[in-house]
Amino acid sequence: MPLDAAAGGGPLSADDGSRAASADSDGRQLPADADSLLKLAARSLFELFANSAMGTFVIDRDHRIVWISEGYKQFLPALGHDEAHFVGRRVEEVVPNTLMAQVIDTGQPILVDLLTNKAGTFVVSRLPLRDERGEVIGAIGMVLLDHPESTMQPLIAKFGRLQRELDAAHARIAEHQAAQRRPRYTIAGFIGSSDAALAVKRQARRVAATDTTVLLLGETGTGKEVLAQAIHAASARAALPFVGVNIAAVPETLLEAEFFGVAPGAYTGADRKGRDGKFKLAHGGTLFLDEIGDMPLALQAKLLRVLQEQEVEPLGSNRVERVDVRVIAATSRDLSAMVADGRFRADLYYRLNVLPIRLPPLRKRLSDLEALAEVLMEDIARRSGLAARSLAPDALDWLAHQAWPGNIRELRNVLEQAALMSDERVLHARHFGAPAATSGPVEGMPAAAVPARAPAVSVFRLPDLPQPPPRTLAEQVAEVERRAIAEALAATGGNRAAAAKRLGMPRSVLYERLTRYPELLQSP
Ligand SMILES: Nc1ncnc2c1ncn2[C@@H]1O[C@H](COP(=O)(O)OP(=O)(O)OP(=O)(O)O)[C@@H](O)[C@H]1O
Repeated sequence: MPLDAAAGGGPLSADDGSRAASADSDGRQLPADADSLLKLAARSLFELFANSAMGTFVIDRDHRIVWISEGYKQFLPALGHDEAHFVGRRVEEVVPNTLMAQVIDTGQPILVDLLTNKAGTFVVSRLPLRDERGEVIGAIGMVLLDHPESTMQPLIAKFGRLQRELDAAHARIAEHQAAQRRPRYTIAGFIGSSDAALAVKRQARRVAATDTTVLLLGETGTGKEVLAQAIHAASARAALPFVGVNIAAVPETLLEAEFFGVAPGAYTGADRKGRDGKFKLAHGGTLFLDEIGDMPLALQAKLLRVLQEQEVEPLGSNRVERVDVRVIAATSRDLSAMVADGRFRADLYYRLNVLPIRLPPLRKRLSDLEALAEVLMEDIARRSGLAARSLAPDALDWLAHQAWPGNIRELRNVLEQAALMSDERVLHARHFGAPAATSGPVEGMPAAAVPARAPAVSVFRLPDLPQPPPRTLAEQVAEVERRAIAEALAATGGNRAAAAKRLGMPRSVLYERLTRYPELLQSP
């Protein structure tokens, strides 16, 4: 029995006889036989533990079990071993879920812990054993209580309740994430019966029946994401995830990890456990790559490889993972012009452009405006809790004469703002800021009329509060900049990527400027 090991280390150890003659902190002389007393104390403590614990065992520094107490033998049948096949084995091979190896490796005791394995649940204690130089030479494990569910009922009940709460929270998060990956739109739900809208729906039905990459082209706010979801919902992949990434909204340095994931241990901090990329999350389903024209060239090459091989390699890993994903890409940019001046890879463009669908701007399908406004008003009422509103003919006529650079997103913003600012059930042109007299009824509205004016109502207009006159040059420049950004945001219906493009500035610079002018992001 390795009692010497237990007595040899830690605070109970006595290293040499010199202690016998030393004084304690109060100056009292210790008895001459202090050393042997300490050794005896260590031995007694060990025996006390060994006898009063339900079972005790000792392992050496290689994790091998070198001794078990009489009491410990009662657990061997439940662990599925007899003594001859237990002693001498590495502890992790014969005691499931034990942390004894951790005690050896860290040198830190685990004073009280709950251990559950096939033999039951136990309250256990684990202590390192050290030699006279302080080196860990083994560890002692003690079973203090078995069946703690009867002896420690309140604690176990609380532990069980917390565990159940945690499981329920995990289930809710998983359900929420799954719900986010279910498409919200169908092709029938894509509003519009104009020739242009019907042509889009016909093409969408046709591509939904295939498994090929689709490219959606159209100005900002024309419904590219709506259509991507609808195509997914009509495809054979409908029951599997729909995952979207807005490339313009992810900082360039994070895009690769966002797409391909991060292997466990590749980074320290939040990502040390690893993270699945969007390709993996979309496995079996559809990945929607919005603003594909904003993808950096280096990543375009990697994306092309994934599309060709259907394999991804997470960052920091040297293993590839197979993925089965249908890609729908979208852009408001002129990709062929980008290819021509070297900003977009030609090979990726041809790969994406197999089945292009061009979404018409709102001004090219004005006959859909009434139906769109009706659906959007219903949705606004449902989400805001406000009463449902309808539009008077003069309001529709006024809306039909606006420029709509931000398309349906901008239409939605304008309707929402008018609904918020008025209590009336029927909204008239004046609720949108139109002058008192407006043009005639909406019937006969020219389908392809190109309106000249931008709507007067916009969520992104400059705040009405009077501004003090700018004084220094810097203040005047800031004022001009603020106004230009506000106008770009209004014109793009709040789409920051499109606004940055319009202003000819990188997205990151626009984001930084918006931190200087936060009022531009607030509804008036
Ligand atoms: N046909 C439609 N029916 C109903 N709502 C629509 C339709 N098209 C667009 N919308 C609404 O307009 C808004 C913008 O649509 P969406 O995000 O799909 O546009 P987008 O073309 O992807 O824009 P961006 O290029 O700026 O990302 C959304 O609120 C969406 O619900």
